[in-house]
Parts: sequence; C-alpha cells; structure tokens
Amino acid sequence: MKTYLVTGGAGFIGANFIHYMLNRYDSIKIINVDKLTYAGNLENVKEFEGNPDYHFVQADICDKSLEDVFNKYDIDYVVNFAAESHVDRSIEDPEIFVKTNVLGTLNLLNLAKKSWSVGDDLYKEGRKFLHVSTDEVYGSLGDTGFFEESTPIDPHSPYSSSKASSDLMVKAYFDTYKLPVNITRCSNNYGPYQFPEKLIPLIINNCLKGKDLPLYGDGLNIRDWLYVEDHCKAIDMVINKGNPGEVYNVGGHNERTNIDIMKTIIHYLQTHVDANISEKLITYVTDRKGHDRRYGINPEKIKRELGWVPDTNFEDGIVKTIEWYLTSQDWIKNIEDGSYQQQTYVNVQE
Ligand SMILES: NC(=O)c1ccc[n+]([C@@H]2O[C@H](COP(=O)([O-])OP(=O)(O)OC[C@H]3O[C@@H](n4cnc5c(N)ncnc54)[C@H](O)[C@@H]3O)[C@@H](O)[C@H]2O)c1
Ligand SMILES: Cc1cn([C@H]2C[C@H](O)[C@@H](COP(=O)(O)OP(=O)(O)O[C@H]3O[C@H](C)C(=O)[C@H](O)[C@H]3O)O2)c(=O)[nH]c1=O
Repeated sequence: MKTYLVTGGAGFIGANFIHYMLNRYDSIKIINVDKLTYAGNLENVKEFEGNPDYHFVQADICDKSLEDVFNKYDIDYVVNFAAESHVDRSIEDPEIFVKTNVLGTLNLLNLAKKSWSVGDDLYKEGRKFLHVSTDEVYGSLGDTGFFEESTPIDPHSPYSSSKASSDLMVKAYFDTYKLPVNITRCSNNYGPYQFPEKLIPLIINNCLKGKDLPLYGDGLNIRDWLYVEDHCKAIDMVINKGNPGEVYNVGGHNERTNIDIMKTIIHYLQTHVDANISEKLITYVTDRKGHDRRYGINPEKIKRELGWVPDTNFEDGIVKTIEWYLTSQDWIKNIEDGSYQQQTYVNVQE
C-alpha cells in the first residue's frame, strides 16, 4: 500500500486529486496536510471523513514539526499542492507568497530528504517528491508559439515569481542531493471546488446574483484551460512514471480569451437558468498590474513519454462545472458567510 502525503488537499486542485485517487485506487493511503487558509475548505473532502485510508492533519507546510507526520507514516510520495495561489492577492501582499510557496516547499524538501535518506545521496526505493507548479513561471507569450519545458523561466507577478523560486529549489534538491523529484507545470484549471475569487467560478456566481462581471483590461488576454480531473490524471502518471529530475508541462490546447469565457458562461446560464442573465453584466475594469497576455502549453512531452491525454473537452467540462456550481449553492454560501469578500474594481466603461 502506497502512502501519499498531499499538501493543500483542502483546496481546489488538491481536493480534486484526493477524490481522483481514492475513487480510483483501493490500496492507497492519503495524508492530507493543510493549514486551512481562506482557500482551504474541509467541505471539499468531506466524503472521506472516517475513511481509514484518509487522514487529515491541520498544519502549515513551513512548520518543522511536520517531521512528526513523516515519522508516523511511512510516506512514499509527497504531492505538494499547498500554496498561495491567487495572482491578484500576490500583487496586494507578496510576503505570504514567499513564505508559503518558497519556504514551505523548502521545508518539505528537507523533511522528505531526511526521512527517505539511507546514505549519502541515497534514498529508500520508489520515493518521489512531486511539486505542483504552473505555466505562469514561463511568463507571457506573444501571438504565436507555446511554452516548452525548455522555455526560460520569466515570471512577472509575485505569485509566479514565488512559484518559479520554489521550482528552482526543487531542481536544486535533485541536482545537489539526487532527491527523486518531478515538477509539473499546468495551465489554468477549472472544475468543482474552485474558490470563487478565480475567473470561472466568479463569473458563474456573479451571473446567478445579477452582479457585474469584472473584465480586466481589454478582455483579450488568453488563458489555456484544462479540466481539473485531467490535471489530476497527469499528476498521478508523473508520480508513477515520470523520470526523476524532469519537468512536465500539462495542458490541453484549449486557449480562450477572457471575454469568450464570460460569454460562454452567460449564454449557458441565459438558456438554462434565467433569460435575464445577459452580456450587459460584463463590465470593463482597470487592468491587473503586469497582466500576462497569453498562456499556451505544449504538452507533447507528457503525451509522448507517459501516454497522458486529456479526457474532457472544454464544451463538456464547462457544462459540468457550471452544473456543479448550480447544485452547490450552499458551498458558495458558506464561503460568503465566512470572511471572503469579493475585491473591489474601478469601472472604466463610459
Ligand atoms: N488553479 C490553477 O489554475 C493552477 C494551475 C496550475 C498550478 N496550480 C498550482 O496548484 C496548486 C493548487 O492550486 P489551487 O488552485 O488548488 O489553490 P487553492 O488556493 O485553491 O488551494 C491551496 C490550498 O493550500 C492550502 N495552504 C495554503 N498555504 C498553506 C500552508 N502554508 N500550509 C499548508 N497548507 C496551505 C490552503 O489552505 C488551500 O487548501 C498550487 O501550488 C498552484 O500554484 C494552480
Ligand atoms: C478574477 C478575474 C480574472 N480576470 C482575468 C485575469 C486573467 O487573465 C484571467 C484568469 O484569472 P484568474 O485569476 O482566474 O487566473 P490566473 O491569474 O490566470 O491564474 C490561475 O491560473 C494559473 C495557471 C495559476 O497557477 C494560478 O494559481 C491560478 O489562479 O481572467 C478578469 O478579467 N476578471 C476577474 O474578475
């Protein structure tokens, strides 16, 4: 039985990963370590409460006493999702991004290294440290081309800079100590349990409440969207089959402008929920500082080497996502009854 230490498993992608793994494999154990920041929500993994193969530990990944978790469980794989993940928040307050994303990752690397060590640069068989990173570390693309694994790192926001820094630290632990690591760099995810500060859930939620839909800048920035379950599938494959020390880009060639995303959601809700939901809700607001123009992933390496292919196309994925939010209004309400307040915007429309 393999034991996974999943950090950030009460957040969006981490929770989806726990669902993906525990619903797919009978003989695995998952230890979910999460600090439960504003973005962490135990509702996301509620169905596993009481499951003998699932344990939750509330802890900060920066905390050195996490060594107790490594001592208590014989950890085979560390899957590091825990992070401050929202670009707009990083622009307002970068410090916590450095603390969690860089120092937290460094702490986990040290704990894994110590726990798995059986001699100088030698580790127990079959261990892996999988660091979940992002395509944002590559910076921004022009109209053509894609991010390759060989694309130089060129982050722009405090968020992406902190992720790039943590990636470099993970690489250093492979290059220096031969710790068996992989890094995945995925494009924008969407799907169930995504915190409603991010574009897709924010738009769904605001449409349902008849609120303005804030569109940054000219609305023509491009993101490459992947259904979250396909990201989870990729991570599972990289843990099991990825060559130690390698980076794998993950994406499904699904580039859309932000305005196109908004219109897709509006039209679905207009047709299926309320005819009054219309494009009139779209409100141009001041642009995000340093706003990356275009992301686009070349996923050929993970396809060729590991046989990964995405299963869900955007047309199906966005409907599944919207339907999930429609049936999860209590989930949103609990978040809004807590401390979450939507950020304010400067309207730039005449
Ligand atoms: N969302 C995306 O589109 C996307 C795409 C590519 C990569 N990623 C990466 O995937 C990972 C997960 O992203 P997400 O969107 O699920 O984020 P999220 O913000 O939804 O969840 C982050 C989780 O980490 C926990 N956490 C934060 N700080 C912590 C700390 N110090 N100690 C322990 N737990 C802590 C939070 O409580 C939360 O449960 C991140 O590393 C992010 O950089 C995200
Ligand atoms: C919240 C919001 C966003 N936007 C724009 C800004 C971006 O061009 C796009 C998506 O924004 P969002 O904040 O949802 O996601 P990104 O900034 O691309 O970052 C996300 O994808 C990467 C890969 C991660 O690694 C991040 O963790 C994840 O948050 O919509 C708007 O126009 N209006 C809004 O209200």
